[in-house]
Amino acid sequence: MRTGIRNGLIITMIEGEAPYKGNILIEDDRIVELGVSVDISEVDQVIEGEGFTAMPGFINAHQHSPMSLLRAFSDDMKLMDWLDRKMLPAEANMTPEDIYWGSQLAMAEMIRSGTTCFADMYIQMGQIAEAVKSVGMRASLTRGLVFLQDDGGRRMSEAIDLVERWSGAADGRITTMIGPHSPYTCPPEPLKETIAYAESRKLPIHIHLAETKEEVVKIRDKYGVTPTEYLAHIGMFDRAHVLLAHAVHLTRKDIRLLHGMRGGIAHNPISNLKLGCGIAPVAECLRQGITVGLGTDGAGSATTLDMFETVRAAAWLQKLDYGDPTILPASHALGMGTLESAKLLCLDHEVGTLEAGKKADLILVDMRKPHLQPVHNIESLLAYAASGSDVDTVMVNGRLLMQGRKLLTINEDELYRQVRQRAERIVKGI
Ligand SMILES: N[C@@H](CCSC[C@H]1O[C@@H](n2cnc3c(=O)[nH]cnc32)[C@H](O)[C@@H]1O)C(=O)O
Ligand SMILES: [Zn+2]
Repeated sequence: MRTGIRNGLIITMIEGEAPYKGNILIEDDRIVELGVSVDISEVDQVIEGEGFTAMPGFINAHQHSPMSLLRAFSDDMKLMDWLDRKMLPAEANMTPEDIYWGSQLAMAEMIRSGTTCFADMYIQMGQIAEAVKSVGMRASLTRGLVFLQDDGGRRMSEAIDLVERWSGAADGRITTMIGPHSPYTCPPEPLKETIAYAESRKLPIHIHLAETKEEVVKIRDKYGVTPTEYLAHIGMFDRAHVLLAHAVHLTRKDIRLLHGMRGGIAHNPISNLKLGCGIAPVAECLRQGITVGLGTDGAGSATTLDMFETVRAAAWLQKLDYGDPTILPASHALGMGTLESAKLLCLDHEVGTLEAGKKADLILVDMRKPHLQPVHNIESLLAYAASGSDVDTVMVNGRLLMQGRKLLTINEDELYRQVRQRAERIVKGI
């Protein structure tokens, strides 16, 4: 199957490459060629790009997709309270089918706002994998591991099961990671086991880190170190590629410890803002050469999953924090939501830029909108003016998932019917 995108404004997100008007030739799941005079006369389908901007799809580097069922269920609470009193009891009521439909709800929202790939940490991951398989997105899936009580190894064996069954599945769209949940839910012994397993299977680790001040105090009281030192002393950064979600509360020394790590930080500015967690030292981490990508966190905390909002919030927060508008320019903030996130998921050789040979994961943004005209600077418009609802077309692995804002792989009527009845049951009595 050959697809041509004709005469779009192309922003490849390759460092140093200026936007230009041109064609994109896609064959099966890959971009074959793109440029000003690429021949697309012999393709099976032509997508008109005039009036649209083609860019790599966003990569949401930290998600708990089924938490979309808990959107707006319990807001304006402190994180630990919110988790213990609301989220965990609600999650205990979720059936495998709830997880399937909840993650499909998240995927509908992600596709509608231009996200093509996400990193997900949750439970019942086989259900999420099935949903990813049928919807057509790309995802890196992780069974979140909380080791607060002895469960006879159940959680770890579920994590291993996910890796064995689903790594490389769905035409290679599904990859997996190992997910010790956080320093405050993972004591040293089980944490070491997860690292050893990740190392033996060459799997990346996905973990929450230093999200709140309470966490910093908890870890200091228990182990006499910072959360980052706790992970570093256990050897995590020497032995695995690590995706650190949040990393809000880092000392200078913590940042030095992260210098040179494989992986990096998934910054979740909207979730941090809404939960009042603090402002992550993104600019300082970037100065130290640490990779920083972007995520939303689950809709239970972030409320929405729109990566355009996330890009904007990331840029604004650093500018405000440093009192300096030159910090984190538009192009870099956009790069964090695409290529930098791809690096965190170990997928940068396949996605994150529009490049010949890479997977065809791309979006078309409709520029025929008052807030997106005139086009003095496309990166500024995308970072500071566009929103998810401006996305017209979404392609993953060469397959169209949305065109003309119609979802092609999700039945939305059925989805909302399922979501309504399931959400009501899950939160009853909590
Ligand atoms: N509770 C499960 C582990 C699930 S992993 C993913 C967990 O992360 C939780 N979570 C969601 N958002 C956040 C956050 O911002 N910080 C910490 N945990 C979160 C979410 O509620 C979910 O329980 C078990 O015991 O096996
Ligand atoms: Zn999270």
